[in-house]
Order: sequence, then C-alpha cells, then structure tokens
Amino acid sequence: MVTQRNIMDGSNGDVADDHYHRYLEDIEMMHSLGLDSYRFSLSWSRILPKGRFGGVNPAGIKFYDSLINNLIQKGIQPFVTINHFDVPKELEERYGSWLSPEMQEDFTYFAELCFKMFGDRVKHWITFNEPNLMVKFGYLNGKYPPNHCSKPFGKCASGNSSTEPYIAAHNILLAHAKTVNIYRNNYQAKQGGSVGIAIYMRWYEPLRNITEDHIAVSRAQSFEAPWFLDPLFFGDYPHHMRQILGSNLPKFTEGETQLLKNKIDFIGINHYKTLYVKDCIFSPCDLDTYTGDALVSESAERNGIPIGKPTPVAGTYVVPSSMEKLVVYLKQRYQNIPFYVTENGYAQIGNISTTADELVNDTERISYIRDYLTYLRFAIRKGADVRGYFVWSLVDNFEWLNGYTMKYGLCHVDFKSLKRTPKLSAKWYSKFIKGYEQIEMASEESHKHVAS
Ligand SMILES: O=C(/C=C/c1ccc(O)cc1)O[C@@H]1O[C@H](CO)[C@@H](O)[C@H](O)[C@H]1O
Repeated sequence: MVTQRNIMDGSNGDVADDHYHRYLEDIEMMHSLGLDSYRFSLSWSRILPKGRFGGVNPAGIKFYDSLINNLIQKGIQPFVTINHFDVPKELEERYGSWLSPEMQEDFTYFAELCFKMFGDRVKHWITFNEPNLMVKFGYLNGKYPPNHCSKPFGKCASGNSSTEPYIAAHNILLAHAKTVNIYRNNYQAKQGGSVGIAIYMRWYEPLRNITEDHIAVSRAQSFEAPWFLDPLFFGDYPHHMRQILGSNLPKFTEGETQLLKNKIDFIGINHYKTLYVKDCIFSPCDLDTYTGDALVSESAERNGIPIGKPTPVAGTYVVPSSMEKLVVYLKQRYQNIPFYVTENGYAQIGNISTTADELVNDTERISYIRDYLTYLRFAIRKGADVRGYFVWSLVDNFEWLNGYTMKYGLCHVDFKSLKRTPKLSAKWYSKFIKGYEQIEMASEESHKHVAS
C-alpha cells in the first residue's frame, strides 16, 4: 500500500490503468493506431521484490515476457526503461538507496538480470528515466520519495539539499556506466542492442538581453542535461557545476573518469517545458526549488507576456521552436550521437467525474504535437541524427503527485470502468504516422524557423 498524503486527489497507483491485466487490449490498440514502437518501464520490485537480497518473482518475469512477445508479434519494438523512479523498499531501508554507493551493485544486478531475461528480444534499453528530475525531487525539494530536503529548498524531516542530490546522481552515473560495461562486454555482441538514458530537459531563454542572463541560461542548461550527459561522454561534470557547487559536488577518481567516458549509445530527451531564466549571482532573486541550485531564477513571463500559449498545466506553455533548439544544442555538444525524443506531450486537467466527451475532443493536443514535430523536422534538416519520437502518453495515466487529474493520453481512460477511448489526437496521430496527414505549421509563429 501507498501513503496517500502527497497525492493531489488522494488516489494511488495500485490499479492505475491496469495495463498489467489489459496489455493485450492495449497492444491491439497500438497496432490499430499504427505505432511501431512502445516505450515502457520495468518495475524493479515486481521483478526483484527485495532487490539482490531476495529471489526473482516469476510472475513479474512472465508478465514482461508476454508483453514483449506480444508487442513483437504485432511488429511493435519494445523500448525498455529499466528504472523509472521506483526502488525496492528493502534498498531504501538498508542503506538509503541512491545515497549509498552500494546501490551501484544493486542496479547492475537488476539490469543484468533484465539483459539475461529479455535481451534476446529487446534492442533498445534505457537505463534510467529522468534521473536528473528524480534526484532533484527526491533530495533537493523533497517532493518525491524518499522526501529528503533542507532549507531553503523545502521542509523535510531529514536530508541535505546542498549535497544529497549530487551524491545520488553520482551513484546513478556510476551504476549506468557499469551497466553499459556489462552489456557491452557480455551481451551486446550476441544481442545486438544499444543502451541509452532518458533525461528531463527544458529549454531556457534569457529573461533580459544582458550577458548575465545569457550566462544564466547556459548555467541552467549545464545543471540539467549535461549534469548527466557530460560525465557519460567526457568523464566529468560541466565546469559550471564545479564552479558553483565546489566540494558539494563529488569527484570522480581517474579510474571512474575512464569508466564513465563514452558510455551512451543514444540520448533520449523528455521535453515539455520552456522558461525564462535570470541571473542570481549579480541580481537579487528568490531561488526556486528546481533551478535554484544553478543560481538562476525562472519565470514564464517577460514584461507580463507569457513565453507561449498557456496549457492547462500551470507553468507550462507551448513553445514548439524549443524542440529544434534543444536538439541542435545536443547535436553540437555531443557529436551528433543518435537522438530520440523519449517523451513529449500535452496534458489536460480533469477530475474523476470529467466526462469522456469533454476530453476526447482534444484539438489543442493535435496542434501541440504537430507543431513540436514540425520543429523536430527542422532539426533533422540541420543534420541532427533523430531516430524516433514518442508521445507521452498512449493512455491517460496515474500522473504521480497529480494522481488521475492530469491527463496526457492520446486515448482517454475512464478510471471507473478502465475503458479506453481514442481521442481526436489518437486519430490524427495515427493518420500522421501512416502518412495520410502532413505536419504543416499551424501559425505564423512557427515560420520563425530558428537560425543556428
Ligand atoms: O517530466 C516529468 C515530471 C515533471 C514534473 C513533475 C512535477 C513537478 O512539480 C514538475 C515537473 O515526468 C515525466 O513526464 C511525464 C509527465 O509528467 C510523467 O508521467 C513521466 O513518468 C515522466 O517520465
């Protein structure tokens, strides 16, 4: 059972979409929409209820085996995320999970089991989903389990916001690198797959056209994707992080640097949001609890004008041109390594009684996806090695702290009957991927194709 104190609608994820029992129906739906790949995440404790300190749960293996086999049978590639925020309770209780270097051993044990069990059929592995967001929410602002933080970043029973996020990240990075070593040494030749990571990445624009804010943008960027990607390419953290965090940022030994270098086959990015940032080194600011550690302050408006069209989610605006900018940024920084948009999507807000009729008519979601794809195409024209795009999400889901109130699905889910109904966006997307629908730019706005 789950403690319910943090979930907005008092709900929990015990049943959620019940994909566990309805996966055949869901695969049928993916197939009829014409999807050619499905990104899903494994539950660590479903496979290893006590981590490496206990046995394998055969029902867990059987479920994922059947899911994978049925996807492949329908011509849908499984894109498998090994860890998506959840950790077996045993590991939290034994040594505080990611705060302990022991956890590197736990993760490689789990990942290797996945390669052994599923690697004959899975060709695309993602070690971690949004580890950067996970450690900031778990240890900087304390909103997600294990709810650690300290002032001024939040009020928590325990924690240290100045050190713990970076310690957890350090252990995750080393766990990733060791996992990739294991895959490359023992599985890749035979199984022929590749291993990447999915990073949460916003796009930032300077609030004011002054040098300090341009530097603030590059600092905010460094503290987000390069925090994890620089070590896995070059063997160390971005210099901005070292400058600001000093000895609070752990150091890699020479051996660890060598271990880390060149440890991703592709970059996955989850992208939803664009914000302005302003400098907080030379200007007084209220530091916020996500970007504050980079000594910047974020906002969605400049002189009272929002950065894009508002969405139903507070603080989230539609800025499709950011898609091109972030792909070009990553292409330049990381030698045009293969790239996937592992998540991009649009949320509606509803409560448990909002009717399907109100929600299936989601023309805003169609515009959103079409316009973001338009700018992804611009990045491809500039030579970016874009290999794929995943909409978040196929179905409305249990949306973490927002419970069932925030709805990302191409398909509506009635959380009483669990019935799935394709929204207009599902129909549009299906036509688009089948080649019957063009992505035309919606507005004048989108013609302002960004120069690189
Ligand atoms: O990107 C996020 C979450 C960001 C956030 C949360 C809470 C805040 O207060 C601010 C940001 O998760 C990704 O985006 C999706 C849609 O959210 C989630 O459902 C996915 O599980 C996750 O990979």
